[in-house]
Amino acid sequence: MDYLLAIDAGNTRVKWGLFDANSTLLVNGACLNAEIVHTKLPAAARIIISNVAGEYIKKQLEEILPKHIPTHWITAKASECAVNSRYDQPEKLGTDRWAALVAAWHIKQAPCVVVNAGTAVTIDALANNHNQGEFIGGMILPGIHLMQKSLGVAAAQLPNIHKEKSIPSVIHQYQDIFAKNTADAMRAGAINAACGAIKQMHTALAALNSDDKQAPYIFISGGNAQLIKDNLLSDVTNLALIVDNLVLRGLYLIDNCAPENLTKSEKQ
Ligand SMILES: Nc1ncnc2c1ncn2[C@@H]1O[C@H](COP(=O)(O)OP(=O)(O)O)[C@@H](O)[C@H]1O
Ligand SMILES: CC(C)(COP(=O)(O)O)[C@@H](O)C(=O)NCCC(=O)O
Repeated sequence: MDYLLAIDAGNTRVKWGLFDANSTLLVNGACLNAEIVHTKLPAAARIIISNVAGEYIKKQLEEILPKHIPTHWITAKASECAVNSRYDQPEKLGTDRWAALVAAWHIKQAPCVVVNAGTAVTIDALANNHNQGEFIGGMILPGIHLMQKSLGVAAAQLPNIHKEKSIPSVIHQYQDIFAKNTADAMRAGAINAACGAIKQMHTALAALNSDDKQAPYIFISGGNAQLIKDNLLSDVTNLALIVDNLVLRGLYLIDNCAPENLTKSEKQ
């Protein structure tokens, strides 16, 4: 079977998905980065990987992946799959951001804000330039967990958030902006910093497209996608969509649209 294994190695978790030739995601999963060496990934004819978690995770993935299967470690490009990048150095863009942008463009082929809410929150703007997606730039914020954790480390009277495992207990919930205790105030600050930045980006992108009848969409993915969507204010909620596995879907498209672009070193 012509199955593709797509792997999205982030700074907290490794996510994977197995696609068939019709772009159907047959099975998917995730584990904390520390658990990857003990994880069995599904068999496939080809593998495509976005890794923003560094050399150590790369080595661990190389250890568990079969050596004889063609494996493509992607880099972000100036142009790929009908999306063009205006980043100063396109290859320096995180591969997860690039794959998410490619996937987001192919959902509506219209201007959109692309949010990846994980270890970091990235908020990227895609414009329409002659029916091609154009990545015009974006923002990197600490993620919802990291914002709270850094406060605990730097401020004597604020509590420390210790274990990554303790966080997911509340991942879908409206957080009152008028918080009335320290923990809630830290949470409200982190969530609203991310939501506020998304609204700022949305307003700025909409202003660039002020002639369009359709306001830009907001596509949200990543471990904290639901938390962010639950806390966006009502004026943008009807434009915001959670798209599960946006990075994996982008990897599928990158594998499909330009296999001839593979260089020898990328194939390994
Ligand atoms: N089951 C989970 N395990 C770990 N983190 C989770 C889980 N569910 C939600 N999260 C939240 O999602 C974040 C990780 O999201 P993810 O998109 O995997 O990030 P990354 O791509 O940076 O690895 C964590 O910082 C945490 O706040
Ligand atoms: C911004 C990121 C740290 C996000 O990583 P994540 O939260 O998905 O683990 C990653 O995309 C990255 O390392 N980017 C490289 C720098 C850049 O995009 O400009």
